[in-house]
Amino acid sequence: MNGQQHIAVAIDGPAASGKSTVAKKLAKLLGLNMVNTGAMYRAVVWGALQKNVSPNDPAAVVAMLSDFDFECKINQGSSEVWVDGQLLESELRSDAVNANVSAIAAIVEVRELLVAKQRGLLQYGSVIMEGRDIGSVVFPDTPYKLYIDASEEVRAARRAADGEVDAVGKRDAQDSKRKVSPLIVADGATVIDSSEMTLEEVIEAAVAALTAQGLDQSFLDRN
Ligand SMILES: Nc1ncnc2c1ncn2[C@@H]1O[C@H](COP(=O)(O)OP(=O)(O)O)[C@@H](O)[C@H]1O
Ligand SMILES: Nc1ccn([C@@H]2O[C@H](COP(=O)(O)OP(=O)(O)O)[C@@H](O)[C@H]2O)c(=O)n1
Repeated sequence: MNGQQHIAVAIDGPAASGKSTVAKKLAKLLGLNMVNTGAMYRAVVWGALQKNVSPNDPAAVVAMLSDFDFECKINQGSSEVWVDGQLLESELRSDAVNANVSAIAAIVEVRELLVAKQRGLLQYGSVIMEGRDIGSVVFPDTPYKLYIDASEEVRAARRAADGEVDAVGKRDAQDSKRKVSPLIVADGATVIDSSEMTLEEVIEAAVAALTAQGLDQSFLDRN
């Protein structure tokens, strides 16, 4: 439990595998705060594009960070990201953000800033946090780790059904090949391949995996 009384449940996996949908349902079921870390990387891209800073120019992005007005808070059980005093929601899912987020997420200084903020959110209560490096880097010591997967075809179809232009295969390749915090199955994580599963089946498998990992029955008894 990272030496603290609050627990962290880590969910990692590639784009559109179902991480945020599963995390939201589990957060309700287990009474945990839900944190979407992808939104934090997306917010840095949004901020850069607003300021005409190229996400592909690491030196310019790092310079921007020195006075970047960025906040991540928990509101009613879910994480919110604010840049320059503005709450960001649908802005984070634009085609321009989708196309540039993997480049910004490969910058070490961006990751250091965001990982520190992610760890800090544990002070407000137990969390279920989803992203790419939660079980491997953010909370490597938590016993509660899931890796939600699905075939590239299924994931591309899910994203298209959401009406988004998003090259999931390209983004995954970039996220898996980068030198810093690449997408991997963290030590101790249980892999759930959701390609052929309904959401209900994924939730059932996730609860079974967390129970096997030792999740306290009191979390499961809450609802
Ligand atoms: N097991 C599943 N079966 C069918 N559709 C799913 C399943 N899991 C997620 N989805 C759908 O796929 C889309 C992408 O899921 P999302 O949770 O946003 O993925 P991620 O957070 O991994 O990018 C959403 O429209 C979601 O409703
Ligand atoms: N913990 C995380 C979360 C996201 N990311 C980056 O942020 C991008 C967007 O993440 P996301 O979770 O919003 O993406 P989707 O899975 O929703 O498509 C990813 O493609 C990664 O490049 C990361 O590097 N580390």
